[in-house]
Amino acid sequence: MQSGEANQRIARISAHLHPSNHQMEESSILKRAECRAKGGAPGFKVAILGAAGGIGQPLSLLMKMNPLVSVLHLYDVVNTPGVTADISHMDTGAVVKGFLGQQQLENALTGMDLIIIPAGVPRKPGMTRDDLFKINAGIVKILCEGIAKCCPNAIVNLISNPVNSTVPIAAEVFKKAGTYDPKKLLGVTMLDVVRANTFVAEVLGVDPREVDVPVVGGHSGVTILPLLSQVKPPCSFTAEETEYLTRRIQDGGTEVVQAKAGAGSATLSMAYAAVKFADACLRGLKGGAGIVECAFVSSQVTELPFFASKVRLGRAGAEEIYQLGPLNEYERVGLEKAKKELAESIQKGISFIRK
Ligand SMILES: NC(=O)C1=CN([C@@H]2O[C@H](COP(=O)(O)OP(=O)(O)OC[C@H]3O[C@@H](n4cnc5c(N)ncnc54)[C@H](O)[C@@H]3O)[C@@H](O)[C@H]2O)C=CC1
Ligand SMILES: O=C([O-])CC(=O)C(=O)O
Repeated sequence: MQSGEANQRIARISAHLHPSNHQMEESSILKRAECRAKGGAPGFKVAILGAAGGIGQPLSLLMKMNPLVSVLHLYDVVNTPGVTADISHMDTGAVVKGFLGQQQLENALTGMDLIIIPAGVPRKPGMTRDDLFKINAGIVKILCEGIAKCCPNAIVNLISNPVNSTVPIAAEVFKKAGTYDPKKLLGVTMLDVVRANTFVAEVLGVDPREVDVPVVGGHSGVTILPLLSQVKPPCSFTAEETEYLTRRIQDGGTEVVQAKAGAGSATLSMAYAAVKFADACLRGLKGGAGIVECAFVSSQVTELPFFASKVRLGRAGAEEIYQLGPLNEYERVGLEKAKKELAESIQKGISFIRK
């Protein structure tokens, strides 16, 4: 290689690695990336808010691998340059861009089709999800104000706990801004379903991929209500098995919090569950038929304004919300307990914005 040509190549690589010294060259690299996003493979634009966190990083990695995603925006208040540089080296189709700090929130959100929110603090042993309200309520409020302003038509997948309160907070923020579309706001309860499928499969001695357990109610303690009488393929459980499975599914989060012993809560299984759910939302947006998953949504299934149940995902978001179906006595008792706690958590979220 001619030494001049070699020097040019090195200069180009160095410009990419040290952009502050080479603003012009960096901007041409970014322009190329944007061209690819605009003119390249069709796909959806997805933003992850809280992308540098325990859930955010593996979630970003998995969304970069999703062929339905053409543009991936990674937003956080810390560490997004490193996470973005790292993930952007993956040879998959999505073009990745990082955004750091609140002054870049609007750019991160503008033009997005789907927003996934794992921003906020996780539990430590001895805490309930509700103990996170104090910090996470404010974080979710700020992020949702940005969404209302910059991408009011986007579908929102809300992961930040306590989901039973953060979803009502988001709804109130959107109502205040005049942008609320209840079909497009979905609290992510997929990890409860993922756990239920796994634990039920263990008891049945089958492959978890063959099992489908509806989990309704909410995402905390007794509000997590697995409907074991509706497991597919049809099967039955003894009273002991029902009690064991229900408790284990309800306490799944705490099981991980205790095992991590102060280092946080579920991140890897949550990233998996979040991607499973986001992928279902994107397939729905694309016009796919018969896509049904559980989520915590605005609902008329019970007397509560929000409830997790099976929803059909389509171009408009949660286009249909299914009734609970026949419950057995154990589940009817569980439902009453769940509703009592849920009512309080929902009201707490609503009051946070209306106060
Ligand atoms: N819905 C569910 O099933 C589950 C929900 N969670 C919840 O997800 C949340 C995140 O958990 P982890 O990722 O483990 O926590 P983490 O602390 O590892 O990461 C959270 C990230 O959010 C970022 N962040 C904080 N304030 C922000 C703001 N204003 N804007 C943008 N980003 C901000 C932090 O900088 C951090 O990178 C927690 O609230 C946790 O309880 C966790 C597991 C399951
Ligand atoms: O338990 C926690 O705090 C995190 C969470 O929501 C879960 O793992 O289901």
